[in-house]
Amino acid sequence: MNITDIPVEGYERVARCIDEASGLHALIAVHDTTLGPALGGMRLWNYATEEEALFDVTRLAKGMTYKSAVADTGLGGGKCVIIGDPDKIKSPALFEAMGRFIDDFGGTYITAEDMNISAEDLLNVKKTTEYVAGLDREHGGSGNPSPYTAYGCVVGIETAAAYRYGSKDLSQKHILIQGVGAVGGEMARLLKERGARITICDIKESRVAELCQKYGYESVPEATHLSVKCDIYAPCARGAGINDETIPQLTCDIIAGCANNILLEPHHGDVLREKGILYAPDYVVNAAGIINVSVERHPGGYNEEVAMEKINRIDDNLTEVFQLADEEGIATNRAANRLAEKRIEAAKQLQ
Ligand SMILES: NC(=O)c1ccc[n+]([C@@H]2O[C@H](COP(=O)([O-])OP(=O)(O)OC[C@H]3O[C@@H](n4cnc5c(N)ncnc54)[C@H](O)[C@@H]3O)[C@@H](O)[C@H]2O)c1
Repeated sequence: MNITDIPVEGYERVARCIDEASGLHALIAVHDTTLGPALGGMRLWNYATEEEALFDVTRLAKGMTYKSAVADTGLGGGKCVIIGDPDKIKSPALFEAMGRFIDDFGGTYITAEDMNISAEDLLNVKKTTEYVAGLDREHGGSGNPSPYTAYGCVVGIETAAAYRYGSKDLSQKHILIQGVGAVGGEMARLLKERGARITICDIKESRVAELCQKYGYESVPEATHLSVKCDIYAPCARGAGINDETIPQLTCDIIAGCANNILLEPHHGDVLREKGILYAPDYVVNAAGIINVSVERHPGGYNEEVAMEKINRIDDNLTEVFQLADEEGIATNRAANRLAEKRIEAAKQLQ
């Protein structure tokens, strides 16, 4: 196994691992550990080049620093990527080698699940390093994060409603949800419970039909979903949905959903602000998954009550972001970044 450091400005450590015996070619990026060890998922992707993988792992690691800082998880930001075809390269030996690579970081990086990585894969990683989080409950972990993410997003939607309308009451609100998978589907259920009128869309028509029949939602084809007049729009499918093409079509007062990287580019936050649409920054609203995992590190291990109490604080964090945006006259996505930077800077001063 050959581990070599790659100097990247602004990052504490970035390294490459090549292990010929298992076929592992991976990168780990630790962006910042001021607030705690860097926790971020392991992604397996068929990157065309190592350069592309390096771009992704550094971008994602930095994103985790900001997300954890605003969510107050006591963690820093990091990420790792394995380069290869998800259908071909997986083996216990590959994940054991990955565990040894993670161990080389001596606990400054803790891994978890991300794209194309299962809880079973992580069990193989766990054979060679203790720095693994997010395992199943039966293996002492915090388990599936999706229901927690969904609940945290609902907390965020209520916070945004309170800020925009003066009340958290969603019973007179029409909420349009794009993507009703693990998180969006559970959000729809929780929002309906709160009395909201729900319209859903998804590229999986069978999923839409099943949920509409079970819960009485309205539905709209994905291609025309933005034509639906709504109060709150919740993008819960993929990123980059808010862009030059879609912004002129928006009829909502609020955008708040679980999808990562909802804005195609940061300046789209400025455009939303100019249009008077309140954008609840994605990484503030969808942080319950990382908050839930972070509780594994508490004395005595994972405790759901502690996790729920911390997830409910998404309300305070988001309110702080909205207030900062208004005070400084900036977009909410920029205010979220500023809040994260302020918290990291304050911790650095204390150290
Ligand atoms: N699962 C979590 O805990 C978590 C945490 C943070 C962020 N997120 C983000 O939230 C989003 C959803 O995650 P998930 O776990 O529910 O994924 P999922 O795969 O279970 O659900 C996504 C759903 O979106 C649908 N979809 C895909 N493209 C679409 C499109 N263009 N229009 C409408 N529907 C479309 C899919 O058919 C699927 O039903 C992702 O962006 C993910 O990165 C998830």
